[in-house]
Amino acid sequence: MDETPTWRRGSLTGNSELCFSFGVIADIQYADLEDGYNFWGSRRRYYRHSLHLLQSAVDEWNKEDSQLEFVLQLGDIIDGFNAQHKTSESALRRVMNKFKKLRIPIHHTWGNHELYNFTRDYLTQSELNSKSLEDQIFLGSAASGQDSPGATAEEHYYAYHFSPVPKFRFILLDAYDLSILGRDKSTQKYQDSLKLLKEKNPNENLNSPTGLAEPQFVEFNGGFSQTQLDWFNEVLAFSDTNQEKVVVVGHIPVHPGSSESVCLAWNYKDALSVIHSHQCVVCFLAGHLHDGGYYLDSHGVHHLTLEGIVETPPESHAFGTIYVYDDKLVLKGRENLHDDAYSFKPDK
Ligand SMILES: Nc1ncnc2c1ncn2[C@@H]1O[C@H](COP(=O)(O)OP(=O)(O)O)[C@@H](O)[C@H]1O
Repeated sequence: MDETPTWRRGSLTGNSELCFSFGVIADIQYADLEDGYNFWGSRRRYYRHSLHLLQSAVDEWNKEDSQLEFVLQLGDIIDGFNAQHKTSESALRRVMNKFKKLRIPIHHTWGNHELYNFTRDYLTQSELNSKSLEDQIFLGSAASGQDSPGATAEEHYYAYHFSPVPKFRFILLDAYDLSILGRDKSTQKYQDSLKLLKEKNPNENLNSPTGLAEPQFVEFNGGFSQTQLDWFNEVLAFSDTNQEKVVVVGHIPVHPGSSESVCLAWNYKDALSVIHSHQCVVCFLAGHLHDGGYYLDSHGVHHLTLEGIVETPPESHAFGTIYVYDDKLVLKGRENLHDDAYSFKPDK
């Protein structure tokens, strides 16, 4: 584990200039169902009420003094139970109708629950594919965000980057690029993912981490292909050259300090080593772990895992607005998501 740097978190106020702001929300997991519980029965899940929490988040974002540039939806937008009840499409429509009241771009990340409900082909054609908001800059050969020429849509990964203002870039990663969820069994990626998962997890139930040396190797997590990591590396090299600050976004956390070990991406170490081989990354934003988490690593990267809406009681809330300054990110959280400030390491 990294040592925590001494300069840590910044102040909520300061003299630096506000560049822009954006909204963040994670794990809405809407379903038109009575409340339930997580796997351990320890946390209540408010499936129906999550739509009301989204509605109030949208209302509050619309009331903000400074106009938001966009919202990041960090994945698990509807719950997997919708698939069993054959309500996946209607649930998605309800959630998207709430988002439409924002009239600003929404960037969607895909989590395990997207893949319980829909195939990757379906997602690629759906409103949950926000890749059309991608920046059209030329990065070089491996940087098209696609796998090898001729690969089917089923084999592609869903990742892109955009720059809302000069000198800041956001990169959305596909944390289920390697996964047995949502991929057709006939694809090479499914076969490779199943092989890797079974090598690391000998349990009959592949969702069970019992006895694992690397507990993240469960079916409800996923990982990054080498092709995606190469693309990621190339975008970060571009950002280094252009002296940009980069926020990386993915459904699954990639640092053990910001997550329980059972909720990390399979090959989180590979993603971290790409991040740490560049200067530009200031923050990694994730969802997935509904309790949330935070860690500042020794390279000055703030790993922020957001609390999940589905486990947020009706009288509370857990969305946020992040204000981006020259020298820090300031989170204005609501209720369960607390205000905080994340300074950029001086040499970033
Ligand atoms: N420790 C565990 N052992 C076995 N299965 C588990 C365990 N934890 C979760 N699961 C199963 O994995 C799936 C995903 O878990 P869940 O907690 O619902 O994830 P999420 O937080 O993404 O909703 C569920 O089907 C759940 O029953």
